[in-house]
Amino acid sequence: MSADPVLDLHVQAKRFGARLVLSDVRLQLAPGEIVSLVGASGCGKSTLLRVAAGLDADYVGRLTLAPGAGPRDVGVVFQEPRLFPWLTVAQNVAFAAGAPPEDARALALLAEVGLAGQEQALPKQLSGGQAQRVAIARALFTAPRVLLLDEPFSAVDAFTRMKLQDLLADLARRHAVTLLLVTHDIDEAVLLGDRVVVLGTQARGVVDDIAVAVRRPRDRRDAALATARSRVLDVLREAHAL
Ligand SMILES: Nc1ncnc2c1ncn2[C@@H]1O[C@H](COP(=O)(O)OP(=O)(O)OP(=O)(O)O)[C@@H](O)[C@H]1O
Repeated sequence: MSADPVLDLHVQAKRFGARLVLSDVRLQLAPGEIVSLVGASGCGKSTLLRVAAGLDADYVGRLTLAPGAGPRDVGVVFQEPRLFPWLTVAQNVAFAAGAPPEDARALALLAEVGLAGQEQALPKQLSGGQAQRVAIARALFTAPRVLLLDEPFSAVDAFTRMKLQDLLADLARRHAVTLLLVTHDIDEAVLLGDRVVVLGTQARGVVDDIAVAVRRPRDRRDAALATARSRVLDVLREAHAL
């Protein structure tokens, strides 16, 4: 890695009770890169993301952020938007950071995620895709250096998903934020990732780290993406004997 990583995680061991879930996993995120994390269900992707987010400190290993970075430099987006139902959209974006909902940055972020005019709406008035846009705006509000996303688009329909993927790639570039994206969707992993890290089952650690050297903005129909996709599928097949 040429530049110092913004996030450097080494999990020597992560257990739930007697069960070893992660063993000797090293994950380094370079400034501005997008890393997709894939692997069979239950192999420990969400666990690894929670550890990287500082949400689970019960492990043996080390989490290092770039010099000067603190917890506010790491944002998290989960599969479900986790909005406060009694707060407006703008309040949801600004609240956790202790800012007023009329904060110019909150309004600008909402416009950026395509929700201008919805600032005063309540979460129940939003579609699933719109709610996830709010969650992304909220995560970006503190201007984090790293954004960790755990299956952020798995609950929305295919068309919305594509729009959200494009939005995320765009936001990552404009905000120069580093992304770690946990996903089950190999097309998504390859479309968005500069690298696709494949996590093995039974605490076997990272079984492959595949570079996706395709220029951005990317076109879903690009043959080079299809080649990268085949490569990831081969690795998954071999790793999990699919
Ligand atoms: N809080 C917990 N207590 C006990 N076991 C847990 C806990 N959280 C996760 N596990 C177990 O740890 C293993 C890894 O779970 P994790 O959710 O990290 O996998 P995953 O790869 O994200 O799975 P999926 O792709 O299905 O979301 C699983 O066997 C799971 O049952």
